[in-house]
Amino acid sequence: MSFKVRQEIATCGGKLLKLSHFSELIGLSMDVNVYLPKQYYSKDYEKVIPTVYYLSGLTCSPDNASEKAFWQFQADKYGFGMVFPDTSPRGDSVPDDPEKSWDFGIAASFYVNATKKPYDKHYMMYDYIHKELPVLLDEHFSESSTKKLDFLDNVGITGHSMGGYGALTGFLKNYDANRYKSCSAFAPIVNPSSVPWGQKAFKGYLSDDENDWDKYDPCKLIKRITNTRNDMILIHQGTKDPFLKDNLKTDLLTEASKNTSWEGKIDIRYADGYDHSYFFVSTFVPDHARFHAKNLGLI
Ligand SMILES: N[C@@H](CCC(=O)N[C@@H](CSC=O)C(=O)NCC(=O)O)C(=O)O
Repeated sequence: MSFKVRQEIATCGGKLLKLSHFSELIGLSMDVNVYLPKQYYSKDYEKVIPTVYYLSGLTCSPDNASEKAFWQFQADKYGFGMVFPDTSPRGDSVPDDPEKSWDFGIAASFYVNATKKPYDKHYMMYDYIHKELPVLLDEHFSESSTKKLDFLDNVGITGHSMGGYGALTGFLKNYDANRYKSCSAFAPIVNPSSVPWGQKAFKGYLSDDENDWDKYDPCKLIKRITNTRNDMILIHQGTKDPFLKDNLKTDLLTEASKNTSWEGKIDIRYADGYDHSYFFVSTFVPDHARFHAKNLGLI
């Protein structure tokens, strides 16, 4: 399986590759951005380079975070690569929101495997993000490079808003398999089953039966997945985020973690005066980069 390089951009000390590839699971071509840090281009650097997956929020393409989060400086500082996947399938054949709103459909997949028609044809984003894409990247970079990038084992996951929710869900659902060594989130939707964005998404992609939603809900997942490795999860949340009260409801995760193995293990830092934008995300990227670098054995 080959990736088409649409653009190769020198930035910071490394390169941002804008790639496209065919996804068997999605049934369409998908875009993904990959940042190769400066260590990748250094002939003296012999360590395997771990990667951090960044899942973006509603309305985003792989470019939003690539351009506005400033991860690249941090990736160079610690020596990890970054993967910025897309937020949904795209194209004329992809069903969108019948209400034409930005919180469902194209660029709003909620990173689930849709089971409801017509979304079940292309919206297989959970398996795409956590299974197909990492394997394809691993194959591609093993074939095309002598440097070893690790897309499969020593990897972290993070994300913003819908993507923060996607990171928490992916980390927890794959916890027993030790798939991700590190997880953080920026202003995540923590309890989608109880908020308008999540309810609309789950009704649309999954079913009207709320029991079907639990497997994609971080507040439900932490109750049934045991934190066997004494892991911490890092979360930043702006206090002036306009979505906090109705859709993010960060406190519900602390509440849900009580009397579970995650109690005291979810480090939620409320950032006074910050909103939901990439001004907020980029401010706290250095803290998250350090957190991932530590968990990935880079410091
Ligand atoms: N277009 C909307 C605002 C949508 C928005 O704020 N999207 C966020 C993620 S929200 C949760 O998933 C985002 O990351 N936007 C992209 C960006 O570059 O800022 C509106 O008009 O209100």
